[in-house]
Amino acid sequence: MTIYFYKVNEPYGCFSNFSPHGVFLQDKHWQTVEHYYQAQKFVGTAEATTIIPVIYAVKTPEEAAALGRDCTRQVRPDWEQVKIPVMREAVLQKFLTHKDIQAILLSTGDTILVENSPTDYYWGCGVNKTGQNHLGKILMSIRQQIRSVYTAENCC
Ligand SMILES: Nc1nc(O)c(N)c(N[C@@H]2O[C@H](COP(=O)(O)O)[C@@H](O)[C@H]2O)n1
Repeated sequence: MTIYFYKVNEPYGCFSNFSPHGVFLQDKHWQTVEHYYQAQKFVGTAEATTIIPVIYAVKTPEEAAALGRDCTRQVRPDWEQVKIPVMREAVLQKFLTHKDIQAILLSTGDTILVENSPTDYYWGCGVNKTGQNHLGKILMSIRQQIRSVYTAENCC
């Protein structure tokens, strides 16, 4: 079985990085995982001190994503190497912080999770479902990680 998620206001919308679940990372409370993820693209760059506070403060994850995807700005040179660990850390923090959605994630058992983005073939599956689905893979790995902690705590 597979669970497809994408829009925040549809079933399993809490799995989207655009869902309104804040995360505390790097001494700051970020409104959404998307705000944090987009801001990390510019850490250490010449524009960091101007663009990161703007991304941090915008009201919606859509605005944060638009700023982070603006190709007139250069992202950090190691972005391709670090973007998966950056995303994983933020998504893990989200599901450790918000127990209600942690329960939803655990309730999916071993079901395959897929970000059903029609345009994103990296984080999602893309319109023809052939994408790499890295967000779904991260969610499944975090689900396993949280489950292992509970199993260890209840053991013996
Ligand atoms: N809701 C939503 N709208 C989109 O347009 C999307 N591409 C996604 N997917 C998320 O977008 C983020 C990736 O952004 P970059 O392309 O790396 O800038 C990531 O959070 C995907 O899960 N979601």
